[in-house]
Amino acid sequence: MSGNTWTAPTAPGPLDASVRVPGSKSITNRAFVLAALSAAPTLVRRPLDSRDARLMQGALTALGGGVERRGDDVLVSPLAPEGTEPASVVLGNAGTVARFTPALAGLGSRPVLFDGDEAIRRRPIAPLLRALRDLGLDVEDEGRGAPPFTVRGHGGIAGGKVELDSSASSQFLSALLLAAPAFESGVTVRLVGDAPPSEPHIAMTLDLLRRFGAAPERSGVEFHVPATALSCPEYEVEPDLSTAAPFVAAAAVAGGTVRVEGWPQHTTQPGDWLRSLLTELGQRVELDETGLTVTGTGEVRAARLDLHEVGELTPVVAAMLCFGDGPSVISGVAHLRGHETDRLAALATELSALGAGVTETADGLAITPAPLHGGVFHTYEDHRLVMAAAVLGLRVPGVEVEDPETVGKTFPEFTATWQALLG
Ligand SMILES: O=C(O)C1=C[C@@H](OP(=O)(O)O)[C@@H](O)[C@H](O)C1
Ligand SMILES: C=C(OP(=O)(O)O)C(=O)O
Repeated sequence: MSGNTWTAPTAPGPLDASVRVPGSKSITNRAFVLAALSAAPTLVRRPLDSRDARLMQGALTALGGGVERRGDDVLVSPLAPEGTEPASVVLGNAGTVARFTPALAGLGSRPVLFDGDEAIRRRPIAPLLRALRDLGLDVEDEGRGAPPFTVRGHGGIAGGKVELDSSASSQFLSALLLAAPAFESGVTVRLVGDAPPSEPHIAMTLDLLRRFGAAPERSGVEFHVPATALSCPEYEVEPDLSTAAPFVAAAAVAGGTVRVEGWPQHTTQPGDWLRSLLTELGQRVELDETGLTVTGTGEVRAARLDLHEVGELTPVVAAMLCFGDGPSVISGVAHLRGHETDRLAALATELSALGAGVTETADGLAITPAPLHGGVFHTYEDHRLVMAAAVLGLRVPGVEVEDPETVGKTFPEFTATWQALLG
């Protein structure tokens, strides 16, 4: 590490390593929210400890919940929103915090200000705020339908039927469904507009709701969650399979074997799709009770991939395809322009700057591999760009990764774990 850059290490040869990645961001922050809405405390076991997870803990504390670290676990006590004095929730650049917590403020009786990094002020949220208003919440913004905004709680949310356009982010729908057990009449959401991205994350929301005792139902574009007293004394968080992406990609790019410990047998995480992707790209993949083993050839097949359902994997997949044996195309991810940064623009710029032929399309990237060279890789405060740059560095000396600490959004120990992978 030098100054504010990190020289991504090259692979010394074929890999032979085992890695343990931290807990899933998406599961951790859902479990925290549902625990806060439960009737009794929940011990969330092995949750993620990272910027986004801490922001969620801070939000729940500001809203009247209790959060207590106990070794590797976190005990979350239910929201007990008392008082009328103003509070504020810091969003950072966490989509899950920005989308999942405003509804919770409507359960209390105080004005709560929501604001965060510059980037979160540009990320889409207006359709969710509109739906929350339709459900009876009092939301005041600056006319842009974005943070900063204030939710003035009136001691409860009526709930009922609402229409929602969740095409810019699946998190809008997840937000309504997660909070709905605490609404007086639950919620019936009818999706309008284009289909939401990230379908596995919607399945994850329904799965966690069930684990906490709710009974969500889905019929096509209509979702129903009845009012329910939630409860789940203990909830164990799975390892984050999207965080595992650069590690399994490393086996493909550098050759050799990488094992990811504790890869679940069944999961709703989008990262589980990496098993079929890696097979399609020519790698050997084996899942057993102890984890996932990927044995790579060091040769990556080109592919045409629709990543609409697994958009958060795009940066690492794009980096891998820069080593493909021909041109590749990624489609279905126009919504990535509203992620941590405009990820399509960032990837096209940064991968091209290192010599690859990468252009933006209307809904993705066209990637033509070419000999790569070192240089500064800008990361735009996007954790997954740090991970993508690390994958490139395996075969390209001199990839200088700007602001590597930004990876702390989901994996503060990423660079150390990456160095250990390479021995
Ligand atoms: O619900 C979640 O935990 C997430 C949903 C997805 O968001 P989008 O649907 O906005 O892509 C995903 O990209 C994000 O990393 C996490
Ligand atoms: C899109 C992402 O994050 P967020 O939860 O902030 O939306 C991501 O982690 O790739």
